[in-house]
Amino acid sequence: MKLDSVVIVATRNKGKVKEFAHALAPLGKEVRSMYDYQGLPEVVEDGTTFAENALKKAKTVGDALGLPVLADDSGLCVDKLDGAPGVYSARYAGEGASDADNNAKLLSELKRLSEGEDTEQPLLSTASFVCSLVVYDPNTKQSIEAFGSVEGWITSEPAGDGGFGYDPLFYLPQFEKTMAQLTLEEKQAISHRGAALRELVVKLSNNKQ
Ligand SMILES: O=c1nc[nH]c2c1ncn2[C@H]1C[C@H](O)[C@@H](COP(=O)(O)OP(=O)(O)OP(=O)(O)O)O1
Ligand SMILES: [Mg+2]
Repeated sequence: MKLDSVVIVATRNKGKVKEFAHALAPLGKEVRSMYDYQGLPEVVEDGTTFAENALKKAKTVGDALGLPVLADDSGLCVDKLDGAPGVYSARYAGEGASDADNNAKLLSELKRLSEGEDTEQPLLSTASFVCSLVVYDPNTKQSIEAFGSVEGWITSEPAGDGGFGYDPLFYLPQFEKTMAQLTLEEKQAISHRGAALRELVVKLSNNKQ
């Protein structure tokens, strides 16, 4: 399996689309998303793992279009919350929740846990962003998977307006910045999505089918 010069990503997340377009442009690839096609089925993200949900997105959209499709299922795992919100990251504050709603819920959950501690720490917990990618070809039924993650801290002091989702709350000590304060290039170099995409490109180039 090989990626076509037009890469269809089974997503409705414009932040992801921007990151994939930026990362794949140097490989001469143009990115399309679910916004570019009419009448696509909705994907029910009821898997228990990121990989399961990514495969479900790629299969649902790939089968509907009859073309190979890339999908991304990703999220934030917070250590003090035993890995939550995890696969529920997009709907942490409820179905249809906005990024702002989810960020507010995350801070309130973490602040509740540290209530009673005498010193107020801006860094509330260690955490990781994780990303599962799947390319699925409906013609051969073949799929290829890749995974990436990045470690950081949840900060009670949101900063930056780049990126999307939980980026303003995800603090990277090595940069002394949040993920939302990085440029697209910097984020791609260290992020879960960047790492997963690099692994996927290697797997695809080694794949002879
Ligand atoms: O780089 C990231 N920077 C910040 N936040 C992020 C990132 N990557 C995932 N996240 C958060 C956003 C959302 O709350 C959840 C993904 O959920 P996820 O279902 O994979 O994506 P989604 O529903 O936004 O779009 P779609 O399913 O159409 O691809 O994790
Ligand atoms: Mg989703």
